[in-house]
Amino acid sequence: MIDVYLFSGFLGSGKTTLLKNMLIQIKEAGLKPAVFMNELGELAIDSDEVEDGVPLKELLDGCICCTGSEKSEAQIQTLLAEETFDVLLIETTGAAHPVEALDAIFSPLFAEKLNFRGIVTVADSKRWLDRDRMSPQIRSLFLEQIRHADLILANKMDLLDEKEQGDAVFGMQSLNSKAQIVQTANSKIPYKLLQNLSAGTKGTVEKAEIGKLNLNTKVLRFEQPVNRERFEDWLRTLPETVYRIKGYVPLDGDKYPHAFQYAYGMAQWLPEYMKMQPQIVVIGEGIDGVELP
Ligand SMILES: Nc1nc2c(ncn2[C@@H]2O[C@H](COP(=O)(O)OP(=O)(O)OP(=O)(O)O)[C@@H](O)[C@H]2O)c(=O)[nH]1
Repeated sequence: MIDVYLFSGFLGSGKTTLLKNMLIQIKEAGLKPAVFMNELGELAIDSDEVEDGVPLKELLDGCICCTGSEKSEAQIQTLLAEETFDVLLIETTGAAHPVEALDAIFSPLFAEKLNFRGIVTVADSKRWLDRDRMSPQIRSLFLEQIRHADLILANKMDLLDEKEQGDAVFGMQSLNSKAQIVQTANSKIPYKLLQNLSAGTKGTVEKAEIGKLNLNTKVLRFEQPVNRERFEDWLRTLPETVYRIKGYVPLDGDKYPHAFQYAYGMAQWLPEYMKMQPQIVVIGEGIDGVELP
C-alpha cells in the first residue's frame, strides 16, 4: 500500500516548503515519493519547485475538492498506472477544504492501493493571530483547515515573539485538541512525524458551512523590467485581501526574471537561473482593479 498524506493550509502558509522538505527526507529514507498538486490559477509555479525525477501530476486552475474531484481521481489513477512509488504527497490549494479534498483519495478505485495516513495542516501563525481581520468566509476556511488536521504545523514562528508564539499554539490547540501541534519555521519537521500518523476515518466528519468564497486569481504580465524598490512600494499599496502572489518578476539590470513570492505582507525574492515567463499570479478577494505599477 502507498502511504498518502494530504497537505492543507491557507494560501502562502508553507505547504510547498513542507513538500520540498519531505521529498528530501523521504528519498533519504530510501523511499520513492510522488506528488499530486493542485493550484489555483492557470500558472504552475509550485510544480517548478519539485525536482525532476519525482513523479508529479497537477491540476491547474481547479480545486481537488468539489468540481475537481473526478479530474483528480483520473490524475491519481494515471499516476498509479504510470509510476511506481511508496509515498504520495498531495498538496491542496490554499483555498480547499481539506475534507472535501479527501473525496478523490477515498474513491473505491484506490481502496486496495492507497493507505491514507492523515491531513497535515500548515498554519501561518501570524495570520492566526490576526484572523479577526479576515473576511468571514476566508476565516472559516482558515479555521476549518486547522480543525480537521491530524497534525498541525504552527508555522512562521520566526515572525513572532515568545508570547505570540505561545498564544498561537494555545489557540490552535484549543480549536483542535486531537491533533498533534508542532511549532515550526520554514515547515521544518522530521518525516518521522508523518510516519507516526494514522488517520481515523474521515467519512463522518462534520464540516462547518463556509459560504461562498470570493477568491479570484489574476495573471499580470510584465512588458518590461521593473525597478525593485518601485515594485516593493507597489506591494505596500495592495489591499489586505491580496492573500498571495507568486511568479517571476523581471528586474532592471538583471538577466533573468527573479522568482517572487508574497504572502501576508512578506515578500521573498530568489534568483532564477533560467528564463522564466515574466508574469505573476495574484490571488485574493476583490482584486479586479489590481494592476502592475
Ligand atoms: N518567515 C517565514 N517565511 C516562510 C516560512 N515558511 C514559508 N515561508 C515563506 O512563505 C512563502 C509561502 O510559502 P509556500 O511554501 O510557497 O506556501 P504555500 O502554502 O505552498 O502557498 P500556496 O501554494 O500559494 O498556498 C514563501 O515565500 C516561503 O519562503 C516560515 O516559517 N517563516
